[in-house]
Amino acid sequence: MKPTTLVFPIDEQNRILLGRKKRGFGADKYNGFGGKLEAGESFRDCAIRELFEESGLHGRPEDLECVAAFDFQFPFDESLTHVGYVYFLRTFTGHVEETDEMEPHWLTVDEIPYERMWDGDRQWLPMLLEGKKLKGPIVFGRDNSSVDKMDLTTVDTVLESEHLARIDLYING
Ligand SMILES: Nc1nc2c([nH]c(=O)n2[C@H]2C[C@H](O)[C@@H](COP(=O)(O)OP(=O)(O)OP(=O)(O)O)O2)c(=O)[nH]1
Repeated sequence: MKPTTLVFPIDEQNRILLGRKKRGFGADKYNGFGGKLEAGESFRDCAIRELFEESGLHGRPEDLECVAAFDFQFPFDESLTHVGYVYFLRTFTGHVEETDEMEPHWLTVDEIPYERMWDGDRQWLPMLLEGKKLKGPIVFGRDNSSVDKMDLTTVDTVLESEHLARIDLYING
């Protein structure tokens, strides 16, 4: 799969915007806003475009805080394997609206519905919300949904260009 971005908007009251995904991969799970990188697009441009398409919020690429680079590995369906960059965004404009793809909800940290999210998120999202930055592989099991193995490392800065060679491969075939 092409690389993806995932944006979690956070408002002044420290609430996080999650969307219940209405269709596609991970349908019915709550997640941040994101999608696949288009040819020639930077990660930040992709993140901002997908955020707007799925939530109605406008952001600026330079306001994104890159907090994680995950290698989502699906050994039982390699076509799903991809790199995912995760961003927090605390500065944005516009109004949140439901879209064809997402039903958005502002939630306090205590309200995050981990039981309705991707399996690994209950481990890494709290760490990111505490201010840690992470990178590493998240390996999914036979059902392409539960996590078999995770090997996450705390880093000072997430290098957004780290996977460029693989990205080139994904985009150019
Ligand atoms: N939060 C979270 N997201 C995950 C995990 N694994 C995983 O593939 N994802 C996300 C990354 C992507 O946002 C999403 C898959 O890509 P996508 O949003 O482009 O899928 P889609 O089929 O709806 O594609 P599109 O039509 O919107 O382009 O799933 C995970 O463990 N946690």
